[in-house]
Amino acid sequence: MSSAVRILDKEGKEINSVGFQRFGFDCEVPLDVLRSLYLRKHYVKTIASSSESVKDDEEDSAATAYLSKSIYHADTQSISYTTLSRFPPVKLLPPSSRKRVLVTGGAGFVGSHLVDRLMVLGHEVTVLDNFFTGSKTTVSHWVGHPNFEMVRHDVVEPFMIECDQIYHLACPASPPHYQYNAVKTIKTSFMGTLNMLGLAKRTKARFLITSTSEVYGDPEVHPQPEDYWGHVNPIGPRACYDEGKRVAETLTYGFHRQDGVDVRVARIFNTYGPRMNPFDGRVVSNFIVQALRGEDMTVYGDGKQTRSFQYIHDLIDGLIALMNSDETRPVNIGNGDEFTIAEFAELVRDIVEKVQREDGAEPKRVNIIYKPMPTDDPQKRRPDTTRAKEVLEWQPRWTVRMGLEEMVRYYKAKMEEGSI
Ligand SMILES: O=c1ccn([C@@H]2O[C@H](COP(=O)(O)OP(=O)(O)O[C@H]3OC[C@@H](O)[C@H](O)[C@H]3O)[C@@H](O)[C@H]2O)c(=O)[nH]1
Repeated sequence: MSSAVRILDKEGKEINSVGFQRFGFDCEVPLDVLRSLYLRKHYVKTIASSSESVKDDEEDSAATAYLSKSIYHADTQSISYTTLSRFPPVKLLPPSSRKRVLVTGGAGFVGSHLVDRLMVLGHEVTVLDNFFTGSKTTVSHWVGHPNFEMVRHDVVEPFMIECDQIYHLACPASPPHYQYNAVKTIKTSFMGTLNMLGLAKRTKARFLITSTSEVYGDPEVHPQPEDYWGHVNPIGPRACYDEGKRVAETLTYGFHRQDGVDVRVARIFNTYGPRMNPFDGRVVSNFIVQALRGEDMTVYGDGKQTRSFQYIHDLIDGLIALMNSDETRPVNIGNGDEFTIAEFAELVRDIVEKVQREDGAEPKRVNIIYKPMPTDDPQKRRPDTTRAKEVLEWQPRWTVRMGLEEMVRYYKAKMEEGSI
């Protein structure tokens, strides 16, 4: 994506960097640095015939010099991976401000963006992931870096390490994925959180769990503040996730009260952005992929149910602010811009057409079709973010439109190179 594309925030101001200095922790990073990690081409070079030789470093521009290279051989449809030549630059921090951070689920969509930010900021990061829904390619640009370690591990089993902060993200999060094996999902939420809290207790690390807006179930209060207890069907198909996260929160406060573990609880509302698995069945990825392919866009139910969508960088800002704050109560992290799913389908279709036109193609208008509503699908959802504003001085900056444009460009580039 060209850096000429300007991103404007909700007040019309240009966004050049994400993050901020807060609670003594500086998490500001230029947007272009992050973009170079997720909008880079997966295949740096494509050679038409395997007999052609590939010239190496002298061909590299400054922007791609430190990126991993994969050479795509179109004739044999094969790909050769080479090792990294140089890593993206990271801040040089004195040991007193360098943190040892464990990120469970660090190879997932949210985890990988958190890892990018923490790495660029100069911290030492260990990723734990079982790669059930995460993928090694999301963080492969850091493999081999002295500040980085990736461990294939399932949090259902105990894990020991010395660390200062634990971001506990590990759990499938898309409805088709978490319902695929309901018992495993609830086991991950319960035992995974128990193991990580045990680790936090032993190491005295600060522990942040990413909980979810799904703890509010199909809410009877709108928008949802943190002190709303929720309306969850304990035996429905979504219960493995909703109740799993609810018991994970209960465990977290149990360790906090009983053992003095220093805890943070983020309740994340619907989030989207680059690296979201295009096949995970969620509405944003489904709609964009369908529109880009010229297929029908599938709205479930009558499309009157609502969701409020936040862009990934806003979420990462919120998670880092919460981790470094003193707030131990749950905090909603989400964007209040609420859409019906039918409206959202039209918005995504418009944006896909706009991007196609900007790239010189004549878009084909796709149809919006209606499919049955999944069981227990919440009818409405919007975060009340008063607490985040008061205690973290955090509010989302990205408009849904700006974030969607960037995500459409990301999926479009991936499709063109054949990696999705
Ligand atoms: O192709 C689709 C996919 C989904 N939908 C609808 O769009 C809405 C949003 O669905 P998603 O699957 O993206 O996400 P949901 O809001 O149902 O669940 C999410 O909630 C918050 C997070 O914690 C979780 O990541 C996830 O469980 C739902 O009403 C769903 O029925 C469609 O209309 N069409």
